[in-house]
Amino acid sequence: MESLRDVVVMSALARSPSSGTDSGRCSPSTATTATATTPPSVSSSSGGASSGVDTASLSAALTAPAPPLDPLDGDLPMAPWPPLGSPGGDSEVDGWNMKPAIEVPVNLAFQKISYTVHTRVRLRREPRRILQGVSGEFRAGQLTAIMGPSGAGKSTLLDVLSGYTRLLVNGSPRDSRAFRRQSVYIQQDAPLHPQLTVAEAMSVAAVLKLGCGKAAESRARIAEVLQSLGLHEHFDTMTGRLSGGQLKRLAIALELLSNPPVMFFDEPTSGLDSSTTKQCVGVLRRLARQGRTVVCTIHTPSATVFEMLDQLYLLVDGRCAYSGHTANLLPYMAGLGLRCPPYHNPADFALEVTGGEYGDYNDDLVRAIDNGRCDLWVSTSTAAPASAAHGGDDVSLSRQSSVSTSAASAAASDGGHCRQSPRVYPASFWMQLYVLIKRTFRKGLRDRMLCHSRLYIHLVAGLLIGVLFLNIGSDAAHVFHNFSLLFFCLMFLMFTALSAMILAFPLEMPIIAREHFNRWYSLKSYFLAVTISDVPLQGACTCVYACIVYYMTAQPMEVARFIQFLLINALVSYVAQSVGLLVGAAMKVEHGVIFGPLAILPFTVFSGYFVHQRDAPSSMRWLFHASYLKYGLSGSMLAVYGYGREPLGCSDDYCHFTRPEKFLHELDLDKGNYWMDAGVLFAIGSVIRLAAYFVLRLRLRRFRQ
Ligand SMILES: Nc1ncnc2c1ncn2[C@@H]1O[C@H](COP(=O)(O)OP(=O)(O)OP(=O)(O)O)[C@@H](O)[C@H]1O
Repeated sequence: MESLRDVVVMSALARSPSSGTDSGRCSPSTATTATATTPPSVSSSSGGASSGVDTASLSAALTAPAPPLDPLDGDLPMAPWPPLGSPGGDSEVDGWNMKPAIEVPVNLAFQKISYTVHTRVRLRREPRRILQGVSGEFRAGQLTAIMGPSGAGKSTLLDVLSGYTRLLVNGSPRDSRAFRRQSVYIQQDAPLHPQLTVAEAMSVAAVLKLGCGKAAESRARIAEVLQSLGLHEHFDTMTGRLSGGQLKRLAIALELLSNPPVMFFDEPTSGLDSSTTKQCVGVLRRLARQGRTVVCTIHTPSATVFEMLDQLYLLVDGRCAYSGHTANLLPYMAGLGLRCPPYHNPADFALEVTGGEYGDYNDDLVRAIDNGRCDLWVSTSTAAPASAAHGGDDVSLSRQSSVSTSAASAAASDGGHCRQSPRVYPASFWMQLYVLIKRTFRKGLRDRMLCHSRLYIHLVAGLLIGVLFLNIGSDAAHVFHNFSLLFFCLMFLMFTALSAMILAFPLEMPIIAREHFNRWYSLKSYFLAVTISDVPLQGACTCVYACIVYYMTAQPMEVARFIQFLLINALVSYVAQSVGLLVGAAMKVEHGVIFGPLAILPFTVFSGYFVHQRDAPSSMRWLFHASYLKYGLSGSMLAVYGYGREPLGCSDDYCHFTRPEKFLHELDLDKGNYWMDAGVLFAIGSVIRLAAYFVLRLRLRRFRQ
């Protein structure tokens, strides 16, 4: 544990937009001293983690004033879920005439946030402050853009505010559950499921995010949201075929279903052309006009796009260089003697100034805006009059009201359709499980590489092995060949099951991180769904392969023996799947494909195929008990040769092992117990799966740091 030096206060406060912030702390272009806040205690970074946010207090609360909409909206009646605008239209006019969708707006205020990461430099961990005591307030009904040079800390600030970055408050993890119920975070290039249609993706989101089943209301809401974002024509289009702009709109539509009052977007316009960028920012602006607090990071907006933004939060080297209305940026700069050339894009000018093209003004800028605490530059039209105090009292007052009002807000935002649950996840565990199994299964069936080719590989491999070992199973002259065949069957099924699973988590990690963070489902239900939904496919593959090989190689034609053979092979696949899940949960695909096969090699050596347990050095014998392949091989041999099988035929002049039990004795397997082997395999597989779940949980946490 390393103690952090900075003491900060962060508050996620919801308050009446008509309540202002402290206007007396700064004056235009005048440097002022930051108001000292007495911290309850100093926080520290979590052990092993490479980062930490220093916060002294944090609260999330809500009040229920009228939303701060534009004057044109003022007389319109409140509606629980009004349309965002005309289908596909991104014009401003649509937005300005809209009714407010958010009944309880949430302002987001934060004070003196610092964020420190610890990086390794020549074997030493060195702290690096990415955010340096920044403050500010993002208001409901407004679109706020966080801008700044590359590496200024924009994404980090967004991650911290949204709670995506895990942080510590007074040394304990921040409890952001209440806040997360009110907010969603849409990352840059939000990963979606390419194998689902837009309609399917939306229905899954509707059930998980709204907690209601196939209610007609949920379908109506899906249609409404898609219509408002201009995606209704793509109802049946596969997500993988949508354009970049459409994908971004779909990512918004998925989160918009639950009508969140606070929305965070990390670089929503990255990769879009200028026209699509304008449309995208238009959508964000309209979302804000409905009473939401919309915060996004943006790189270099054009002059037109810059004008569409309401508030600008300019970061430089992790400090705030400007916080206020976009229209006030140039007067603010001018106050410091920085005059924007005529016909110059103000956004470009701001970046040029912070980039040092006009000299080093960054310290002056940070001082003038009091590192974000000065609110004099907030616009007068929609912004609060700068009158009310913005201090410690507000924090405690909001804290007291948080519990009762957040429940009220959840009920209010539901719009009377689906009941929004005060639980962390709106859908029940079983509902989550059902929806996720269905989704994973559907995706799997449509994924030719992972599904179809897996089946074909088992079919072709079965036929090849069948031809190679044709009719040897009942011949005493080939008992050792048959032994090799049974071992190969286990190895083959083990590798195919392992490789399929190694891909399962790493590729989905960004999707899980987004959906889990935005409260779609718990990790338990996701993990269980992934585990369960692969069982039918792996089962079918094992069946296809085992049936072909068993028949073609003339193993004993007894139902009981065949079922036992099938079961033991399926159990080995189950264990291999578990190992694959563990490896997939623990590392990236490129590492997993190398490490996975290496990880199972020791099990092969100690399977009893290459060296019998009794022939191994006594100090190494215990390793055989840890090898699940040993139980697989023993079970497979017992299924084929054990339990009083009739003597075998002999195609040679002399066969030493016509009596199956003699052969089992030779291999030291005659005292084995099939059901014991099967039970141990099941237990090993289940324990590894449990370990995979905990590793995944840990990895997801790190993924968000
Ligand atoms: N976990 C981390 N470990 C080390 N350095 C980090 C970590 N996270 C962020 N940084 C560094 O902090 C700085 C700010 O990162 P951040 O991604 O917030 O910047 P940004 O303003 O969003 O940049 P860009 O516009 O290029 O995306 C960068 O220099 C980055 O390298």
